[in-house]
Amino acid sequence: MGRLVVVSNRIADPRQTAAGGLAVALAEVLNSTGGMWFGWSGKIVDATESDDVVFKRAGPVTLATVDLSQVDHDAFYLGYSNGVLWPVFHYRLDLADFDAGYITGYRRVNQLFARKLLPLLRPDDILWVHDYHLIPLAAELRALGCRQRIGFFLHIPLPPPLMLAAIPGHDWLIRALFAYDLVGFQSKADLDHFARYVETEAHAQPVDDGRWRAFGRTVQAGAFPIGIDVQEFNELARAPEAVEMYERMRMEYSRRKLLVGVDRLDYSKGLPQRMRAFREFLTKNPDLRSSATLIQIASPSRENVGAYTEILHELESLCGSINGNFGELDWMPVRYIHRTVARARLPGLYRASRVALVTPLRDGMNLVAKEFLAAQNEEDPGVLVLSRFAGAAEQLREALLVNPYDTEGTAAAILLALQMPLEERRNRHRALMETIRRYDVHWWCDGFLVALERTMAEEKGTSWLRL
Ligand SMILES: O=P(O)(O)OC[C@H]1O[C@H](O[C@H]2O[C@H](CO)[C@@H](O)[C@H](O)[C@H]2O)[C@H](O)[C@@H](O)[C@@H]1O
Ligand SMILES: O=c1ccn([C@@H]2O[C@H](COP(=O)(O)OP(=O)(O)O)[C@@H](O)[C@H]2O)c(=O)[nH]1
Repeated sequence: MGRLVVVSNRIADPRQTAAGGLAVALAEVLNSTGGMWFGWSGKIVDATESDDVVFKRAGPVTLATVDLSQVDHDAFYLGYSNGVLWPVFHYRLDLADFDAGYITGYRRVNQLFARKLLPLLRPDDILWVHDYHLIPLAAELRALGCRQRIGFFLHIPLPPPLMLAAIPGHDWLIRALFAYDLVGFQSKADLDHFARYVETEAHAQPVDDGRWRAFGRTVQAGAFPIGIDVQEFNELARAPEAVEMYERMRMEYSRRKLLVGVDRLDYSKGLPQRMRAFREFLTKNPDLRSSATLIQIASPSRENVGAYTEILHELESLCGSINGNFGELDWMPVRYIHRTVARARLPGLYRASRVALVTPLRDGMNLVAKEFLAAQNEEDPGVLVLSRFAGAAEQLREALLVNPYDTEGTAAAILLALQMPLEERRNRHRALMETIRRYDVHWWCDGFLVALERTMAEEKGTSWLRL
């Protein structure tokens, strides 16, 4: 196989830890395969400054980055990616801002990426493009003559056809997917939505298992649920930073059971709904009140997008009122931390917790759910309360699955989790560990790349689609 070239908006030094599941997973993949990682530098510069690619060596990986101008960043990242695609793909049509100017910036940045990346490519490179920021990238590369095989993986959910159809230009977006050789989704539900969309809206013909023909191109589509590197995470859990965190938490909460939530502060993560469910649990179970504390880490995210400021205020107000109404002089029910916690410390926090609350309203996968399981002591494991609307729920059937919109139901699951007998906790944890070990990040990466290689062999000589 040729060199692997990964392209994503957000990139990170693979030798360091990053917040956000995509950067964490790709760092793990590239650390084992080597290759090049191309993306945005994270810098916003004056439009007149040079837009040269900057290279940096990070172990076996070459990081190649470009800066963005303020105008491009605002329209591409804040505007179209996070003001249109993110809300709609997470089923939040009410939060979408369909400003017509955004799509121009989105397209401009995809064209810039294509222009800067093409000269860096070798003939036998394999390109793997990630996420909703870069849907049209393959089409832009093809327009410039790129013939390498290109795969695309969507880290967020794909909504049902009628919801997708609310996006002005939705047909353009889906057409752009046909410039890839392989398109991967997180779950069977997402894949099913793709199949229904292309059949009904694009009149695509199913060629055979998983292949679709439309716009003069055949594309392979499949579900490849992303996993974690369980071994790497175990090592992280044994390292001094995590051990120190674990011991501090055990000491501080020796008389109490800990519940933990770790999320980017995003409306898709269902944080206000989670707080309401916890408040309901406290109301319904006065005798258990001071025996449990919820630590909620809410890592700051996309603070320049309006909907994110609103969710911050709502969450702060809920945490304040829960503590005000239920707190005692020597006990506060919620510890809310609006900061990113270094990933190296998280295993210690997970291990010290009896329950993890992973209750998004919609989520592509949710790696925190898998990390929590991997960090547990298998002799005395904690319990995962998991939203049925997280991609992870398709795989993690032995978790306590909840509907996060159902406040009473989620509160009842919190009680069940806190009181679950040791035997049942062990049985559930054992089964869940089998799943996350089998379907780990290497299974995800190998499965996708093998499928990508196969499709290309059948597709030589096809005419390339233009947007
Ligand atoms: O880059 P940001 O705007 O700061 O956001 C961070 C990342 O959030 C999203 O992560 C998704 O990917 C995870 C791994 O596959 C998945 O578990 C999770 O459910 C998704 O929400 C986003 O898709 C990334 O592009 C962002 O970098
Ligand atoms: O304060 C934080 C919050 C999150 N994370 C990491 O960020 C990733 C979040 O990924 P997930 O798939 O759960 O959600 P996303 O943020 O990508 O939507 C996980 O690896 C977390 O360990 C972290 O290191 N520190």
